[in-house]
Amino acid sequence: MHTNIVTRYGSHPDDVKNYDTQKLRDHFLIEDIFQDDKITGVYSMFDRYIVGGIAPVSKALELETVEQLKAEHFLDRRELGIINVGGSTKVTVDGTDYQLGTKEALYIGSGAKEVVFHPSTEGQAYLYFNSAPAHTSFPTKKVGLDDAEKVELGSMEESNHRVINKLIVNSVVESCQLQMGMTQLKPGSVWNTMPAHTHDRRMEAYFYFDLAETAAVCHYMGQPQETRHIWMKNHQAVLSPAWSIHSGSGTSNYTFIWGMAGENLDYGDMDKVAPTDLR
Ligand SMILES: O=C[C@H](O)[C@@H](O)CC(=O)C(=O)O
Ligand SMILES: [Zn+2]
Repeated sequence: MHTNIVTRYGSHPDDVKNYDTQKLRDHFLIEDIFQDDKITGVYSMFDRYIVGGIAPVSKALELETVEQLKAEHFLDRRELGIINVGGSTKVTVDGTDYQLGTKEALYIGSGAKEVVFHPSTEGQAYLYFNSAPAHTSFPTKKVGLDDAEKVELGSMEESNHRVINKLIVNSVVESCQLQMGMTQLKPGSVWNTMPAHTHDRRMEAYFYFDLAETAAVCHYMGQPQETRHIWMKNHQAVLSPAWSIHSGSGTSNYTFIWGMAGENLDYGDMDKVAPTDLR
């Protein structure tokens, strides 16, 4: 077995008010997402979302089923979204090869049986993945950055100038619940998702990358009038329950991947919070 997926239960916002730094990190932060020749991650009880990393170095890694699923194959009742944050690599789905360059995505529909992740021929392959329960099977599809629906938001003056690349969204690829994309901050801009928002219909997970060794992102979570923060480094992910804002400010610019699942596939379904209303 090269796969290790650990279970995390949901948290009530009234309970989270009493979490200290370590407890907050234990429940929401995912620190070591890429481990050599391993598939690791978290099975969250927030919408049964799985967040993880795949790091093939010396051998190809097959997507194994895990105990939590009680299914013969990982994707028997699930869909999978992958974004490559490392060197170019190849993913084989039931015998078909998909070449994934850096920052390219692959959607794999439920029912796929044999999924194999290959090492990169030009560096290290780091495949970040999210998975959600699926009620039907949609076709597997590669989504490059050119295929993304792009939205430019913010401004240099507000330190939040960024481009949102919607990769796995219903205008680009059919999915049951899963939505994923990648937001790139312009040099000099440090704030993501400000003004912040919640969306009670969906949970979300963020994964920060393109950060220098010495840089950090302060990630904000919690109910809008009861916020907390988690200091994060490169290649770390964080869970955001439906009741929580999810926003960050970095010591430099960075890129991050967002992924969501829940009640609808409406990216714009957000309840925005004015910065002056946050507590
Ligand atoms: O629900 C949507 C997600 O939180 C992100 O797409 C927000 C984001 O990338 C940003 O504003 O920078
Ligand atoms: Zn959101």
